[in-house]
Amino acid sequence: MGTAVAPGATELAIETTALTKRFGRQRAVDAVDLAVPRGAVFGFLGPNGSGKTTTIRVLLGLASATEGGARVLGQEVPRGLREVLPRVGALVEGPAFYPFLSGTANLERLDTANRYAPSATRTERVHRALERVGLSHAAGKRVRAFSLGMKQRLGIAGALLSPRDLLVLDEPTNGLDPQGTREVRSLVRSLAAEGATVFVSSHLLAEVEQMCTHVAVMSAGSLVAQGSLAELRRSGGAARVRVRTPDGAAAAAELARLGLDPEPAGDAVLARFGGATGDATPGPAPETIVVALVAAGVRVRGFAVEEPTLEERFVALTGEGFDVAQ
Ligand SMILES: Nc1ncnc2c1ncn2[C@@H]1O[C@H](COP(=O)(O)OP(=O)(O)OP(=O)(O)O)[C@@H](O)[C@H]1O
Repeated sequence: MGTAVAPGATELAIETTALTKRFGRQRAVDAVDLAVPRGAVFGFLGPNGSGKTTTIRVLLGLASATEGGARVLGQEVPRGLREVLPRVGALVEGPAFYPFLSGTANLERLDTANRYAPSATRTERVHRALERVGLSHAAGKRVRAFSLGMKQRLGIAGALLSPRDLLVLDEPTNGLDPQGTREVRSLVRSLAAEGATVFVSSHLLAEVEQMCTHVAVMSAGSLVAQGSLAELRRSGGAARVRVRTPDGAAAAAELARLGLDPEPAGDAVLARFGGATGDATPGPAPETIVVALVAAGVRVRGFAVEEPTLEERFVALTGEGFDVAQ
């Protein structure tokens, strides 16, 4: 049936059309149009409660949409799920394990439940998955003795038991220490390098920025931005210059004369390229600005051109701050 989709549609690993999920009167997911290109590491970003988990649950058939549609690996959801789920590895809302069984025994049970997984190669598969997430040393321990981070990694190992075209990871670094976070990040990158599409939700902007090629931003159930990281950075408005100087007033006057829009910032003066509205009018080149400042007698201690950060961009879009701490 995979060939029944239009060729263009298969370029997307996940596609939703006006996807809506209501709980009573609340629109947890409101007319969301997601387009996740194949091969992307796609960060699904948004503050707590913005609708990420609900979207993921609908994509995996764990909840039904109120309106709108979704396709996963070219198949309509939920109709095509039976066919598509063996190709999808998922980690959603802290996986459930048997606490009195070891990590290895838990993964073996999971693998047994997959009717496409040959039993002859089970031990090897489980061993490799544990190795992949750095849990080999703890494989024999009972899961009740695992830390939250270890359970999280065991969940990812479960998603990796079979080769997958798509991995859906809901907040995979929740509860991980910095070392565990780094490991998951590099794991995600290596999975993508092997050709899988990775769809990963997070409320941590810094994390998404470090491991993703694409981002979608949710705010109160709506998708407020979507695209490659490079595209989103470009749409972030004008860059600015930061001039560190003891001659703030003179610097501001000269920057204003050049058509920039200076504002004092401690021992520096900031000025946006393209004027106060951040429009596309090209401003003077940075080197022209330095020459003009020096010619005007401004003592320049430091000069930097700063791109708007993604955080500034997303805070502007969602009206909320992101937790950027690791
Ligand atoms: N089963 C449910 N019944 C009622 N309301 C729900 C249900 N599941 C989610 N919601 C509500 O839908 C909204 C979106 O929740 P969701 O879990 O999708 O957000 P999220 O972005 O994943 O947040 P988090 O990072 O906290 O998991 C929230 O207001 C939540 O309370």
